[in-house]
Amino acid sequence: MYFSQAQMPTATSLFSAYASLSALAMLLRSILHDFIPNPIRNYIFSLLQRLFNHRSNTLTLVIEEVNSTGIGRNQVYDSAEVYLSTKVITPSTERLKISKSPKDKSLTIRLEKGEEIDDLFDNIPLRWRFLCMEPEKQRSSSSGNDDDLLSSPAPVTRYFELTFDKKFKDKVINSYMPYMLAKSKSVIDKERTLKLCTLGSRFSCGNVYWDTINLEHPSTFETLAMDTEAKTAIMEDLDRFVKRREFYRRVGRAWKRGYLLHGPPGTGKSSLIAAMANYLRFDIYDLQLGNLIKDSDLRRLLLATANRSVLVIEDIDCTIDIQNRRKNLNENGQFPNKPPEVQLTLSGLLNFIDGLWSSCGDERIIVFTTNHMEKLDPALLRPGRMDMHIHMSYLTFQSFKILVSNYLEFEGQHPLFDEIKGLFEIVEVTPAQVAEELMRSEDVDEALEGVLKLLKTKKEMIDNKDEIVVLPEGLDDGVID
Ligand SMILES: Nc1ncnc2c1ncn2[C@@H]1O[C@H](COP(=O)(O)OP(=O)(O)OP(=O)(O)O)[C@@H](O)[C@H]1O
Ligand SMILES: [Mg+2]
Repeated sequence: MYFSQAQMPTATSLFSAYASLSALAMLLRSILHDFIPNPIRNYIFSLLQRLFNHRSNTLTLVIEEVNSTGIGRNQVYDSAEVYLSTKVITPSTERLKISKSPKDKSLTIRLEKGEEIDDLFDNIPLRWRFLCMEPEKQRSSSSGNDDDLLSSPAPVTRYFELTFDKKFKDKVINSYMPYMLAKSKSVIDKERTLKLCTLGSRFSCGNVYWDTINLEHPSTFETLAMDTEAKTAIMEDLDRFVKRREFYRRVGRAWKRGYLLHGPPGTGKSSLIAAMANYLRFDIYDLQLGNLIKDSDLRRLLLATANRSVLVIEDIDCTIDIQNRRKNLNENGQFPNKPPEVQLTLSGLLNFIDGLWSSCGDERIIVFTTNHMEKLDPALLRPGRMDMHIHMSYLTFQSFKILVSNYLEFEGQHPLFDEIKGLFEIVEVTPAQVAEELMRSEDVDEALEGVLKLLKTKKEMIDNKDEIVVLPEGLDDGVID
């Protein structure tokens, strides 16, 4: 937004000018001292003084690694480190530190001691400098007492200096700093490996806990074959949600959003969840209700979920017989077909999700999926329960072209498209079925032939079904369904 490589030399040259000026001033001073008579020398000194005063128009912010209490890290320092790593390749940079831990996805690049970086924000030139104060220097700069040397060595003090013209103080503190913090947060979010948390169990001691692995699902909104308008609507809804911290606070609502995804198997419900998590950079908690017995377990697990996460409950209609449970209660108020210790209820789940749990955290997304909307407990469909109902439908020709582009890297027109388009209007086929066909060959013609064959077979099945005569009751029908 504010930075461009083309503008960088302006900041650099400004600071270089300061540096050359002060070096020149020093040189002139020593020449004057040796060769020029006193009155003239004084006059020239005062001129130089004014030049120096000009340099003192700069203000330097010192950003230490530890915060001012001496305990805990300074968030501004950590953010600056990340922020500057996005800017390191400038003509003046000579040394960089580079590292990577096994868990990191990419290389970490940091400034080396003494290195400087120039930045430009809204036409304000800024200079960053990374410095380390070694223990010996700290000691010699303190009392100089020998006793100090015997005490435990002081840790290295690392800090950044941010220098700019004093007149921009307010703008740098109120605009540049928040900008830098936000920018580094987005870099951290992008680099962070997402987590998929599933239920693990230690049944021997009766505990259920979250098991965590890296989420490496490649699904994104780009790869998702679905109606473009629906896709845009979901992305906009997510964008609005993450931006509305203040809104949720103002209206006194928990900062959460619920989505109900419904549609036949293989239409991309799970893929959409992964795409949402990848888009927002949120972790996923996959709550398999079938593995839970008690509401108390559920509460414990939900309280152990982190902010900025997606809580997923797949196949809410059948993961556990929690809906219509009241109907199944016997006269003693117990579940006749369930072990007596099973105490999980849909209302327990919904009340907890809507109430206390969601108000304990920030930026929570809850997603329920089902293949059978009609089987859902009305409590789930009640207005206000789930904020958005998303129907994942059979493939349309428009969405098919997204799959073709993803799987075959083919964007143009194809002679088979007309026939395929016609068939999409008649038959119902899931993205998963078509994706499987497209994976069979890298050759565009061959893969599309496969899809055409699949669609024709589906059409034949419909045609044959239409021809089936349902015989009157009592007669052996032999009808194929
Ligand atoms: N809309 C889609 N866009 C792109 N790929 C899709 C889509 N739908 C399904 N697929 C492909 O089919 C596979 C299965 O899809 P997915 O698991 O997302 O379906 P689902 O709706 O969750 O099915 P189920 O109801 O059985 O859980 C995915 O791995 C993906 O490769
Ligand atoms: Mg699924």
